[in-house]
Amino acid sequence: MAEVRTAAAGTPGRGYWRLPHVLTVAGSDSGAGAGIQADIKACGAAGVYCSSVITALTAQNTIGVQRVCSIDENMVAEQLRSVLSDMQVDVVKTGMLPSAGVIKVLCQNIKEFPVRAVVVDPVMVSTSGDLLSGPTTLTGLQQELLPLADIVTPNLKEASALLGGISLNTIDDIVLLLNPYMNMELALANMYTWYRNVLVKGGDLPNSLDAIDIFYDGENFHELYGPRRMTRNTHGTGCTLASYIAAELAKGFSMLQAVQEAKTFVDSALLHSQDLMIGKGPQGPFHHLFRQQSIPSQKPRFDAKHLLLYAVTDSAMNRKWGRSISEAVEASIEGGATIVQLREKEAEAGEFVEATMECLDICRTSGVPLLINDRIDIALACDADGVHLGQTDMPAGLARKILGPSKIIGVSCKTAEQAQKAWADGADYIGCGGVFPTTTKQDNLTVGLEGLRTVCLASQLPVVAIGGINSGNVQSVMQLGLANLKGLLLCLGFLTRSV
Ligand SMILES: Cc1ncc(COP(=O)(O)OP(=O)(O)O)c(N)n1
Ligand SMILES: Cc1ncsc1CCOP(=O)(O)O
Ligand SMILES: [Mg+2]
Repeated sequence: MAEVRTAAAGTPGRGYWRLPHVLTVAGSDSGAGAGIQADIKACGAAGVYCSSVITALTAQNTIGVQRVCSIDENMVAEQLRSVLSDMQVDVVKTGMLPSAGVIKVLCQNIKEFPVRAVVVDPVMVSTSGDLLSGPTTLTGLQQELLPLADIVTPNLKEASALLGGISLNTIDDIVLLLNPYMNMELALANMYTWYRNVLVKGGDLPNSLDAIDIFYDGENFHELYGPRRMTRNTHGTGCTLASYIAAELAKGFSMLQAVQEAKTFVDSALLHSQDLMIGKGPQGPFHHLFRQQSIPSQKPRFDAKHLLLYAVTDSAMNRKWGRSISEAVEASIEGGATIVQLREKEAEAGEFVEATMECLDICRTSGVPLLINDRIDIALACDADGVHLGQTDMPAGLARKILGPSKIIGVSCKTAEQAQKAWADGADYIGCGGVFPTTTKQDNLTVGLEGLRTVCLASQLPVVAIGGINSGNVQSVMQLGLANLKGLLLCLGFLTRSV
């Protein structure tokens, strides 16, 4: 049903084919969770072509809407004509319509270029609570666009605004308001509003454990139940639901089937995106194209919890204690190390390889990652878990090319610029220090607690604090309260003598 093949004039043996086509008329969301961007992704996920007429630009992220800029109605009209006059649109879906003028030109175009269905998502307020259209648009919606709509998909606030401000708190409130037989007076007052199908999204219903939507098809009520997903990533669910309905209608499904498919799709997308982390704000986007996820597109994430107690080998210390590198590593893991770095400045390659192989055996048994200081060649040859690189070592971007996506790369940083570059180069963590003066590394510039704070704030990468850390000053490091400061580095000599 999703594709239509027709004979191609003049090309024997071949057929042109077309995809069902939804045109979305909506605002752009720079964060791409909602608006035009969500509509295109939702239609793509449904296997439907989606063209777009942009009615407004929003500067928007997971924190909220920072700015809205409406597109001039003549430009909207021009875009509508370009698409509708040429591209065989099956269904028009509308989202943010910022002015009465835009609604007018939209209605003119829908009348001039009829389509199979019109889906109206009456976007008035963003999920973050920001106003996306002015009061004059309400009249335009009610009197001009809704009479052309095959389905309207308001949330509770929008349904209430369309109904003159009546508050909707329970399913019974909604049923009563939608049913013309139960409330003749209101039905008459809202004759423009409840013209055909209405889907009231009950996501905001107070005291509801489920995500219940009420679908009224002009005759019957359908209560559509779905589990309430406990996730911050709900930005764009309204746009997505309406677009998916439009896509299913474009394929030829009935209105009830389209609504049910759309609800199932949104629920699955939320489930797959429960722990997705994009942005720092309270409302994140979800992953529309989760069904394509089997393609290995991501580098496995380094788990920052490994940085908690970071042990580094020190040859002078080993000589003093009369032990081998692997004995020191074994003792450090017994002492609680969660990651180990072999920092062997004096070892020849052969000796370094041998020590690495022995240490890898020990570390793998304990599930502790083993990194190599400076020497990408040794890490690669021995299949160690990664490397730690300084500012004068090979740049992290190049090391990533050599080591591939799955190896851990740490970079030493003393400044905000270095921290930002480490992130851009694809590093997994930052080592920042010396926080305090150290005797382990000669002529090492001390950055202090302030330097550590600067580096942490400049990057989203996890940071391990390094240099001169001991039981007397560890408290002052912890007290900084920096969210991405994930661990402390100690030289093996200290770790094996209980700190
Ligand atoms: C975790 C961690 N952080 C910083 C360093 C220092 O690395 P670098 O600046 O390359 O100095 P050397 O260790 O090579 O002398 C580190 N090794 N580990
Ligand atoms: C590699 C390195 N670079 C700066 S300090 C240090 C080693 C850890 O320092 P400390 O022995 O003072 O904990
Ligand atoms: Mg180095």
